[in-house]
Amino acid sequence: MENQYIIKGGVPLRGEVTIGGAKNAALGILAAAIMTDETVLIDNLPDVNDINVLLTAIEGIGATVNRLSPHAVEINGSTIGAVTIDYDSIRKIRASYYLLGALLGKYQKAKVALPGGCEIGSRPIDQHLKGFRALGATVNIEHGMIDTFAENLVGNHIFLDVVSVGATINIMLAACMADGKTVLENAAKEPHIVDVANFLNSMGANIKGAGTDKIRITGVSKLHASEYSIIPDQIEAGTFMVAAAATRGDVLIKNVIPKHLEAITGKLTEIGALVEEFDDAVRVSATGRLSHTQVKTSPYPGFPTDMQPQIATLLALSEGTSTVTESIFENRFKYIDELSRMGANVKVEGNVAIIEGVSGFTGAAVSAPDLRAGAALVVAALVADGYSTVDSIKFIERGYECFEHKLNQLGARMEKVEIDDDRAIQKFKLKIG
Ligand SMILES: CC(=O)N[C@H]1[C@@H](OP(=O)(O)OP(=O)(O)OC[C@H]2O[C@@H](n3ccc(=O)[nH]c3=O)[C@H](O)[C@@H]2O)O[C@H](CO)[C@@H](O)[C@@H]1O
Ligand SMILES: C=C(OP(=O)(O)O)C(=O)O
Repeated sequence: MENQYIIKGGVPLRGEVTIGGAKNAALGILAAAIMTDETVLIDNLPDVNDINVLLTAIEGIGATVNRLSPHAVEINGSTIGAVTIDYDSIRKIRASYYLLGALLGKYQKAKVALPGGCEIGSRPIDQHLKGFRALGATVNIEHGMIDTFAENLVGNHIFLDVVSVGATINIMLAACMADGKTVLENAAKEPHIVDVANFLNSMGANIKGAGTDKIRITGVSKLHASEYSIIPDQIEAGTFMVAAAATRGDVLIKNVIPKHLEAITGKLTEIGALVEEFDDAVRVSATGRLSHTQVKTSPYPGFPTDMQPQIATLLALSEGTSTVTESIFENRFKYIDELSRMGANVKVEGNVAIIEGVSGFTGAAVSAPDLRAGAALVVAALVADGYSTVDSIKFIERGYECFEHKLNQLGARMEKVEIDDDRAIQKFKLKIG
């Protein structure tokens, strides 16, 4: 049975919220964890659907997965008996492609279904495959499966034609046990790339320069046990920052690395929100109407595409004309029609959303087209006058842990109910008044 959120908007969010581990770092780290035959302990794991799907796939090829708690897991890759991962087990997630790099690096062979994930653009993986081939692997795509194998992986000089998070991590995975040195140029610099590299290094890999556009990897013959804690999720944090500003609230967002949030902090400050930075927390507050600005998504340290729908929603409530340019994924404005149904005034021309700010939204029934757009629609509903429902929350649950619980603790009025469960909706309305 599918679920939806019912939300009554109009309450400024206030209080404290603790951010979980980064989904997109965790996905790379879990794949990396199978590369040793010793036991790896991973902590600060987000308890979200993408992680659970990947862990099930890892278990499916025979690795021993011991979930110590919702946020900690032990993995032992010595029991792996297969290198094939079919479509059914990973079709819901994008990051299944990291199992290609990890299995190829460890066993010199892997067969993994082409990835799923959010439909936000065409999402080719040519740069991943170019990297594998440069390391000496043969890669064939047949019947929806990527089949790759090598006699021997050998380090090489690889220049990415496109700055790609996924290709950067995948090539690091495949190269860290290859013979000799790999130099990866035009690499992505996102915090989760540094986190995956740090984790691999904690297992004995030799990776230098992660976080810059030139990563040097010297292959090692074996990786070993490690205990590792994943960095905080920059996008979950950014989403709460935007929600605090949009509802004109005051929220202390704890367990973050403020440096990773600079692009978001910069834009919020520019439009008139107050952002205070602490060692491992940020406090966001806003009073009165915020003002317009221009946002263009770009690879880190630029403004993250995974925050584009949330910031656009905030700008749709801010004074004046704003523009939001999406330069990473061509199909990431699907939520605009839904936002318009709540009263937003936005026109999309190519990859630019032209936003005429309105003074408020009205509650409506909307549907999440993808993960971050879904989160943005929840933010819109938190601001809107009256009741909203947000459907297709399976997308939101891919990446946000206990979203309704965390928001309710900040004063939101929100519940997860079965779709079309009119009695539950009536009960919620009676409770809220
Ligand atoms: C699981 C995960 O971590 N997902 C994130 C990852 O996705 P993902 O790793 O898929 O995104 P990439 O950084 O690879 O994509 C960036 C751009 O490069 C293009 N491209 C990518 C690979 C390739 O081989 N060829 C190619 O042309 C893509 O179409 C896109 O235009 O980074 C994106 C950009 O920050 C985020 O939105 C996603 O949340
Ligand atoms: C788009 C995202 O995820 P994926 O790349 O897994 O679809 C995201 O995390 O916002």
